[in-house]
Amino acid sequence: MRSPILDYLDAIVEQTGHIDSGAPADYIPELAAADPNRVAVALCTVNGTVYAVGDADHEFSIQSMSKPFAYALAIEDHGLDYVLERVGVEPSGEAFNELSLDPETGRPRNPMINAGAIATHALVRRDERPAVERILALFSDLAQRPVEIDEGLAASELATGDRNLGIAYLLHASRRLAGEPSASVEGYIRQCSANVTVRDLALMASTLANGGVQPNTGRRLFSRRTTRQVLSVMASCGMYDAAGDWFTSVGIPAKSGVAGGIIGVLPGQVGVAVFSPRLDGHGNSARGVAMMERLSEDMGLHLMEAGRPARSSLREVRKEVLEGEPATVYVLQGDMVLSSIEALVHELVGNQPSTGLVVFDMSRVAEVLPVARRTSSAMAAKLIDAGHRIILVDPEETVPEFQDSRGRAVERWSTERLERGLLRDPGER
Ligand SMILES: NC(=O)CC[C@H](N)C(=O)O
Repeated sequence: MRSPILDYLDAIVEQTGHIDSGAPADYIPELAAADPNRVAVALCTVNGTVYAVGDADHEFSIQSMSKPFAYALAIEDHGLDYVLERVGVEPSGEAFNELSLDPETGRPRNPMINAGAIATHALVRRDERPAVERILALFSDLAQRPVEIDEGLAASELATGDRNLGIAYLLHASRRLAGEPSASVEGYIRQCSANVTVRDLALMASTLANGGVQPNTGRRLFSRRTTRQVLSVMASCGMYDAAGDWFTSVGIPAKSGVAGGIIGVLPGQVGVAVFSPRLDGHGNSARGVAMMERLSEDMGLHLMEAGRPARSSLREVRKEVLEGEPATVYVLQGDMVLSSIEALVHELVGNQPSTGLVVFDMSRVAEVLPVARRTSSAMAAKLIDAGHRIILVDPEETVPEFQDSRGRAVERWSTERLERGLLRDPGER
């Protein structure tokens, strides 16, 4: 049975299909050749389950989405104070490739713009191997597969990398670069040329959502403090001169890359990644921003939304006999947010109820977000198609007009009818 979370992600792709403004980046010749119609979305919960749709296995270069991870590595190498003395954390309000340093401190303003990212790259410790090798090894640990550099792309960017060289020489002249300018730029550009998929990126983002621990391998890759620092800087500086617009509308720490990817992180819940090569005037994926806005709205991702208690939504699963018919009763509780609906459908998809009759007892549910409603009506359709009879017990009317995604009405019982049913057949439980 296909998960309704995937159907939901498909719908996001479909609903944003009309957005064809902008163009792939062309200052890097190889990027200009990208197929502008490719599109993909993925999310990965802090439990490590990845959901990906569209061109989910298409590889593209990570570009600036590498910056938060290189920053994390530099902090792990030297400690936060050392790095803060060399790279600031103030939003620049300027384009990502602006040739400028903070006039007061002489530092690059933040690690998400190129000046700060080149300085950060040069800070990453090289053991016996170049810094970029350590960064690639980190990407591979995050994505759980060997991540490699697109050498053709790196060569293409190096050949046209005058602006980044200019930035590196400016840093060098102000004694703000820990390495030699051309080598630092070469390393930085190779870091940006690592090839990833949205699936990889969702896993990478989910490690940040999970406080620095890769959710599937259980390996701690960054300390909690480092992770918090990285996410804070992504929140204020990750979308360059569109950071304010982004944070008010989408409301989660994020980072975009000029190949068309965007990652977003909801701490404690989920990492998301989208891909579409056409960029807006800020250098962020135009359709990617629209997809993220929808995801944020539907899933209630915005961090400034009043907090919801994070507890498991599936209180228990019981086998009962109701009105003479064997039934599986799912007792739900709390708010149905993304993480809770995911836990429920994960259970239903992986462990399909063995009885024809399936009851969802929602008497302890307080609120149902749009994503949960959508996903559950899609889930209901799948269960009905598979021959189940579904009953909703929803005394608070958290979903007043619930039907499955094909428009079929779902039967409702009162709490009394459910309780009567439970009392009548105690011996058969
Ligand atoms: N915004 C980006 O993704 C920029 C990365 C690119 N490699 C550059 O330095 O120009």
